[in-house]
Amino acid sequence: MNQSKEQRILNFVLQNAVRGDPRSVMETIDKYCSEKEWAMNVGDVKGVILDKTVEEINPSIALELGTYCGYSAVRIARLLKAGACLLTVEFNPEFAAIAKQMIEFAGVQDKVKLLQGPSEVIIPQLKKKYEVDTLDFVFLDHWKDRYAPDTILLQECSLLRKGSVLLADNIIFPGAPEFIKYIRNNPRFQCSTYPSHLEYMKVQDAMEKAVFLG
Ligand SMILES: Cc1cc(-c2n[nH]c(CCNC(=O)c3cc(-c4ccc(F)cc4)cc(O)c3O)n2)ccn1
Ligand SMILES: [Mg+2]
Repeated sequence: MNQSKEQRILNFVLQNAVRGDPRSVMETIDKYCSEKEWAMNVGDVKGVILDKTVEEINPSIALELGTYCGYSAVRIARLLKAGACLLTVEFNPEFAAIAKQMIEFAGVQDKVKLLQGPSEVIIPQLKKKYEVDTLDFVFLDHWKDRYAPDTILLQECSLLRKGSVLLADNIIFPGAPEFIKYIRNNPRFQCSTYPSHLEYMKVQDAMEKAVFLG
């Protein structure tokens, strides 16, 4: 059975990156996906916006929706302080299996908890099953039509507190119009937009930051 693109990305990392070195894993994935096969990692350009946001917040507990191959989980986890934790949610079991190996190879597995399933099932479980109180940071990078309903669900589950920061990928391409309409007109969020480019392409994209005001 021939390999998936995601398996080829993982194999390229296992053969070319330095075990235990998150920066090396990120650079190797970016090299493969810009030179050989495009893939939907947040990438090295938008990745800098993600880095700056994580460094500014210095979260104790972070949630990522949309793990894919684990690129942004490695990117976020490498910046987390001792004792801090990233919960990352992947819908597709094959992608989750790849991401698990990627996270372990990078050596950040002690800071990352990978959960496989749809966001609308996992989010309501976070308090009781995963012992989450409130989230300091949420990276939305999953199905674009789930950004708005899941932002509402996070509030309904009391998972946001005054100052919780949401960062959403792909608000231009593929786009998340319902989310933008919801969040920019909502007095409970302070929004700002970071224009950028789609990973590995010259196509316009942007990230939206939304601070929950409580
Ligand atoms: C429901 C639920 C879902 C998930 C979930 N897990 N993994 C994902 C991945 C979602 N990501 C994307 O679809 C995505 C797509 C593009 C793209 C595609 C095609 C193009 F031509 C151009 C750009 C670019 C990106 O940057 C993206 O992030 N969702 C997890 C939990 N619950
Ligand atoms: Mg994305």
